[in-house]
Amino acid sequence: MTATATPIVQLRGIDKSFGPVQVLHDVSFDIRPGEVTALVGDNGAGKSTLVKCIGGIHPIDGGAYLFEDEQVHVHSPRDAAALGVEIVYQDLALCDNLDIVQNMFLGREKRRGLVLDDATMEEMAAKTLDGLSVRTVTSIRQQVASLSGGQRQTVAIAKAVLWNSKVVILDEPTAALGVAQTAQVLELVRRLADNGIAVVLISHNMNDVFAVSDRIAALYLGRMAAQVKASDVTYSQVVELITSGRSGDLGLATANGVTL
Ligand SMILES: Nc1ncnc2c1ncn2[C@@H]1O[C@H](COP(=O)(O)OP(=O)(O)OP(=O)(O)O)[C@@H](O)[C@H]1O
Repeated sequence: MTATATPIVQLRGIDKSFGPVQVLHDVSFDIRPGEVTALVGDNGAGKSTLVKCIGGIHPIDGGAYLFEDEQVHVHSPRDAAALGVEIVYQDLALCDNLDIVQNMFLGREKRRGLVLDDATMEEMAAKTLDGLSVRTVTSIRQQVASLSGGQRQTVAIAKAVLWNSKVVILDEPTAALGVAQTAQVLELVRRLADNGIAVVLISHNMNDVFAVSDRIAALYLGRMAAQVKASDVTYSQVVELITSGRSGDLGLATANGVTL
C-alpha cells in the first residue's frame, strides 16, 4: 500500500499501569489501512497490554485513542467491535465441539424469529472464506476439533473478518505452526491488508515480520522505541531495537518512536 495511507488508529501518549507497575509509558502507535504493521518486542515489553488497550480489554490510564481522526473511548471489547476492531488471540478461543460456521458466529448468531438462521450463517461464512481465498477447509460444517493448527488459525482470522472489521490484530498467529502452515497463514495475513484492512501482527519471528510487514513498531520496556517502514530497516537493526530499545544506525528520528 502507499506510504501515505492515513492511519485509522492513532494512539498518542498512552500510559497503562497495573496497580503500582507502569507497563506502558507514553506510547504512540499508528495503524494504517491496507498495511501490515508488525508489533515486536521482547517478552514482557507490553505488546499484549497495548493491543488489549486497543481492543477495549484494558482501559487506558492516560493519552488519546483516535479512530478515523476522532477521539474515542473504548471501554469494552464490544466498544472496539462496534468500531470494527477485532483481536485474534494466540489461544484462538475456538470451540472444538462446534463446526466452522458455529464458531464463526459464536455469540453473534443470526436468527430468523426464534430459530437460528443456519442458511444465512452458512452463506456468510462461505462468502468470507471465499473472499479470503481460503481453500484449505473442506467443509464449513466440519468440526473445529478435526482441523489442523493452520486451518484453525484461518477460521479464527475469518471469524474476525466476518464482521466487516477495519482493524484486525493477530497475536502470534504462527507461533504453533509448521513451515507450510506458517506460509499459508502469512499469505492470509497479507491478503487481509491487500483487501484494505489495517492489520497488526504481534510476532517474535523476524522471518514472519519481514515476510509480510509494511511497518514495524518496536516496544522496549513499555516504550515505543521506533515505528519504521520495514523496507528502511535491516533484520539486525530490528533485533537491536528489541533488545536494547535503540539502534544506533537508525538515528534519533526513529529512536523517539516517531512514525516515519
Ligand atoms: N493483568 C495484569 N496485571 C498485572 N501485570 C500485568 C498484567 N498484564 C500484563 N502485566 C505485566 O505487564 C508487562 C507486559 O506484559 P505483556 O503481556 O503486555 O508483554 P508482551 O510484550 O505481550 O510479552 P510476551 O511476548 O511475553 O507475550 C509484564 O511485566 C506483565 O507481567
